[in-house]
Amino acid sequence: MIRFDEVSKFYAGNPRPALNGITLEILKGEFVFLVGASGSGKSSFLRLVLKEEKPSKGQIHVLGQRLGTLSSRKVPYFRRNLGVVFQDFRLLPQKSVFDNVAFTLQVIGKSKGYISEAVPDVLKMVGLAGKSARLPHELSGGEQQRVAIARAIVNRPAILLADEPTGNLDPSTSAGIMTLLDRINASGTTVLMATHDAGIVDQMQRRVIELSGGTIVRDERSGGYQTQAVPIQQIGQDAAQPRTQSVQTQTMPGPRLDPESVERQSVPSWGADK
Ligand SMILES: Nc1ncnc2c1ncn2[C@@H]1O[C@H](COP(=O)(O)OP(=O)(O)OP(=O)(O)O)[C@@H](O)[C@H]1O
Repeated sequence: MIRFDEVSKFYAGNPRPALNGITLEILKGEFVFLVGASGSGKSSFLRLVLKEEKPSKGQIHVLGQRLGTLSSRKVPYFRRNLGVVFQDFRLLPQKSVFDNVAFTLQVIGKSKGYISEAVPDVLKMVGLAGKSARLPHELSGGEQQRVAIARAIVNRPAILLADEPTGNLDPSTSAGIMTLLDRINASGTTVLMATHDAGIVDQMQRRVIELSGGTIVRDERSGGYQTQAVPIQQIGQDAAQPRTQSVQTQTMPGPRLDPESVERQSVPSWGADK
């Protein structure tokens, strides 16, 4: 679904690579956390998947397409298969909740009839059925992020990319957003989420890819935010040569994922036939 082969990314004026020799594959239906310190390359990774940036070296395949050979004319069509959610929501402030979500479909030429069915469906799914006439500033942060998620999935993308989607939210609101992303993933959408939120990663126990200085330092099928190898003080003759030992992740009490925090209902099979 997403494949990087020896991908490096250099930005102009920066001699250090943002990404350095990345090789990995993300399969259909996976939920993957991308973690790492600020500047480790997470957003660059997501921008390459979206073809917002080109790799300096290596090949990227997304949904069976080799991005290097995708003409700029075809990029908008390619991106219809990808939903994107950002930390700062990026809603259109003058448009209602309904119109923010409908806008995505209008841009790609969907009919009024289609829009009038699809938008209420997706707003119901994200738990905002009664708020379609509100403006973004009349919503809480968590509700605004739900609108952004509704907008990202209304066209049923095969892949949902989320860049710090809980970065502006308190722990319990974040937990509601994660419940929603989990449900979207359970319905078949591949989810790739960059985050600094240790509590969420520790609680979800999904695949974790950790970047450091643009390289992958960890890729665990199911893990927490950190697997630390810490120096331990040795007793006796080895004391001058500290060794390392894996220790259990020190899990902060994370937010609880509350299954009741979003409306329960049948979820359409987002991207299942892509
Ligand atoms: N447009 C750019 N021009 C030059 N350098 C850039 C550009 N974008 C990112 N970088 C550099 O590339 C490296 C990786 O940045 P990136 O934004 O991918 O990291 P990140 O892990 O997403 O960080 P954060 O967690 O703070 O969002 C950093 O050293 C950054 O300064």
